[in-house]
Amino acid sequence: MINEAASKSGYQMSKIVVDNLRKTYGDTVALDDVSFEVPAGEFVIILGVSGSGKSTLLRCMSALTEPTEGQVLIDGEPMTTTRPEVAMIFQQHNIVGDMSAYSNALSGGINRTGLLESIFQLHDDEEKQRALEALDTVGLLDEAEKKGRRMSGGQQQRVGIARALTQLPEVLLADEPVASLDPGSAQDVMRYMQHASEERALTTFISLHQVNIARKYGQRFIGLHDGKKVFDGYREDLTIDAVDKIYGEIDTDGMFVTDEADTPSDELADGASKHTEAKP
Ligand SMILES: Nc1ncnc2c1ncn2[C@@H]1O[C@H](COP(=O)(O)OP(=O)(O)OP(=O)(O)O)[C@@H](O)[C@H]1O
Repeated sequence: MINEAASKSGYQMSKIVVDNLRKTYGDTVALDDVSFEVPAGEFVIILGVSGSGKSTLLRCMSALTEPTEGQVLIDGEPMTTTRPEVAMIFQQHNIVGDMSAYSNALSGGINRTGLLESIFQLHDDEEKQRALEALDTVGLLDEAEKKGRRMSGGQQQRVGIARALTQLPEVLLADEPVASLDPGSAQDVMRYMQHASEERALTTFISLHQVNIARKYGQRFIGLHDGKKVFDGYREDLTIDAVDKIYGEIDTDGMFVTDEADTPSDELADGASKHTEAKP
């Protein structure tokens, strides 16, 4: 369904191949021979406890970290250097508090247009339009002039997403984007990530440790344990046994209950429904 919607959107889509990826730091094996293929447009959640290798995987996929062995192919091309079509979002979004949401979003164009143009604010109309559209995608067009520091944590993360979208990515990688947010804001952010992914035909990878939220929003799930891929499947495959395999000794009972994850915050309920009406 996502692929069908995506193909209508006119955006490019990217297929990902992770091929025997291994990353070591001294004696520590952060990634141990991880392989998978993801078709263009899929919304993938990477699950695992702290230290299981989630960040390392995403960093290798974005070429921020060089693998010890193996490779990542995006549309058949090895990811040996960072590329504008692959955008990364971090837990600490680092948006500039003294700049407006719009200026922060606009700064994402740096990865397409270059540093000097961005410093001297030589943004062309097309780029400005892209920043506004990106804010619209994350439901913040009405807040475009608001300073970053006056926004909530969830809104700031959505500005971070808008900034990534302004670089017109085909692949969106997000490393624990909701880890520091309260449950309501975390769901807002996930909902807008899902919306952005569908609207813009993005192949999306999000690392999370909250299984509840993952189950609610994810389409496909890759589970890591001690750097090894121990699960790769879709929502119906993500059983209690599968979750136990990913999380090992950790008590996952509470993490599997989905009720809590069904209650988005009021802000999302309002914002997202308005948004959906505007962009069917
Ligand atoms: N730059 C580094 N130098 C040395 N060891 C590292 C480095 N980056 C990661 N590691 C180690 O690699 C392993 C995997 O770390 P990674 O950050 O990828 O896990 P993670 O699942 O993302 O954890 P978290 O959820 O805490 O971010 C860990 O043992 C970690 O200590």
